[in-house]
Amino acid sequence: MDKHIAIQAALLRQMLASSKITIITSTLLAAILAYIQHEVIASTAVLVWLILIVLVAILRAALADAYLRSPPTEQSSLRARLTTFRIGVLAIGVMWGSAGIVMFPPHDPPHQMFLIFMLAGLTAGGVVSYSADLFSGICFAVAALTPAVVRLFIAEENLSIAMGMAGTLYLGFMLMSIRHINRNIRENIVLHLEASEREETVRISEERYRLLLKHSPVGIIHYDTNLVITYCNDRFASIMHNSAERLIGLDMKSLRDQSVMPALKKALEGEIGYYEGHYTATLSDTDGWFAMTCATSRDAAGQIAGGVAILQDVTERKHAETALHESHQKMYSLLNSMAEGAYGLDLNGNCTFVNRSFMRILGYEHEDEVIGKHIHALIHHAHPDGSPYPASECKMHNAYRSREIHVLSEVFWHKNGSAIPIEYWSRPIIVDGIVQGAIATFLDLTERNLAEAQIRNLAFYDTLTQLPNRRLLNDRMGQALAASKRSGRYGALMLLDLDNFKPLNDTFGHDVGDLLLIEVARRISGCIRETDTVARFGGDEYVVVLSELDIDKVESTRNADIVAEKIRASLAEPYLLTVRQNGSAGSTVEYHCTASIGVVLFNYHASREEILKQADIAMYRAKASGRNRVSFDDQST
Ligand SMILES: Nc1nc2c(ncn2[C@@H]2O[C@H](COP(=O)(O)OP(=O)(O)OP(=O)(O)O)[C@@H](O)[C@H]2O)c(=O)[nH]1
Repeated sequence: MDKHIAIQAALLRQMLASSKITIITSTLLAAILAYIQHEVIASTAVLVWLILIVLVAILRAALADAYLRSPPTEQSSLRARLTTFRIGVLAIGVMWGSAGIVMFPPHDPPHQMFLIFMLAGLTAGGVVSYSADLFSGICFAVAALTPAVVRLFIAEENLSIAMGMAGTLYLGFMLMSIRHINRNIRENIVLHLEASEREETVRISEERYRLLLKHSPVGIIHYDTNLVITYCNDRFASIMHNSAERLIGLDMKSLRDQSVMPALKKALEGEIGYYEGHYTATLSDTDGWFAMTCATSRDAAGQIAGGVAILQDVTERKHAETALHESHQKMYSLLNSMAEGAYGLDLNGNCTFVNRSFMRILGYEHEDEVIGKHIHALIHHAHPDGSPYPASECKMHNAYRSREIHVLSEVFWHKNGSAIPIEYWSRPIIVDGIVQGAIATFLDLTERNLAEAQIRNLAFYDTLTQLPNRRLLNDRMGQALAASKRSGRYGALMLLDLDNFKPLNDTFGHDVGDLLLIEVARRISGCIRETDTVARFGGDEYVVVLSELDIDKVESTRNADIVAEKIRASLAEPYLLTVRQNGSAGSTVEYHCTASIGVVLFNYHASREEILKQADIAMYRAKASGRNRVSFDDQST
């Protein structure tokens, strides 16, 4: 309802509230007037007048009753009611006005005066009752008084004219009074409405705050300057496992746990107080972690009247934080105790964390050198051969787009620029179904590769001379036979056995013998092509395989002979060997040693066993012929 309508409604309500008394009084006055005037006025006229007055009074009373029972809420119905009311007022005014004519006894001043007195009194009462509505007030006063005043003027008697003039003045005064009273009533109503509005606003606001406090998820208390609780909401009571009734009035100076006291007092000094920590309640067995903020509460004069404390039970959060911290610590320990390097990357490929093995393997000292950096550009930017390795092609960099990556043979680049062979795995990090990045782990394969190489070496190479051993020789012979089959060229196999090697061992020991065996290997290797093979067959025996000699057997024999002679001559050169005894500085001894060489030519028709057997026979023939010789297999020549 807008303000204007509210004022109208209030005015109407006010007039109708007093209408019962007005109607009764007016009816009683009408009866008295009728009784007095019937002595000088025809009874029928008096009776008719009185009946009409009573009828109008009944109608008005019924209307007032209906209004008060169901006050209108809409503007249109309010206006209709006001109009009806005004008609009622006008009707009663007219009825009383008619008395000025019907009940007016000519030439009877006492009854005239009585009539005027009644009408004046009635008009004064009407002014009080109807001034709330200017229109009703004026209508009633004018309608009730005017006919009598006019009748007085036309009576043509001095007293009547004087009374007419007095009546006119009285009417004028009444009209001014109506206007004045109306203004006052309106102002009062406006003030009253405004006060009601303010009260309603305050009430709504208070209700809102009351609900907020009641249903607040945080505990709230108000305390006075003596640290006595004056208010607490339900949540506070529930946090403290207590009732508001028991808590209100509690003197907090007597609290068992005084840890919150500094924060509470701070608010009484006009500052904000904070407390976060463990707390044990006094009136219950509440025990937990709390966060509290205290603020100053002031009275209307701005003086400190107490404090307001807002309390949150953070026990669960604290436990969760502790659990999270412990879990982080465990994860941190686990990460850092892993032999594998590990790191995380975000969706942009930037590093989010690294573990200690990452730093150790790739030569970094501080995490800051890596975290936040584009990890692919930092450690994975090139292939083992040094050619660029774009991030767009990197499976690991794109791990968050796939499920899990496992790559066996790539390299990561050490801080010093060297390539580290690695085997790596990477998996996407998925939180609530959304990929957040990836986590990668990798193994440094340097040592494993080295160990594998050593195992390979042990399996196929002689540990003393680093020449291929019998197993690898077998393989090389197979290759030579295959090559011979392809090309039709002959190959040759030489079996060398050192002459008089044993005395060297016997005289100077095996270490010196080893030196000679190593030197023999070096000299033989120096006499052959890279494509040829020299192997240590065992003890002081060596085998040389020459492949792809010639398609002509004679020419091949000649070539093999040249090489064999070259080797024989080379091995016959004196050996200068360092002899150390009992950790001494060592002396150099010169030793002469030769080799007997058996040579066999072969093509793809021969088997490996046969070739070796024939070479052995040829070698023994060379020994038998006096050593330091080259002897060809009979069928070869
Ligand atoms: N220092 C050293 N000696 C070895 C090694 N393997 C075998 N020998 C020795 O090499 C010698 C080979 O024996 P022989 O071929 O009979 O001795 P040799 O004096 O050369 O005799 P001839 O061949 O008949 O001239 C033995 O004394 C073995 O102990 C080795 O790895 N290191």
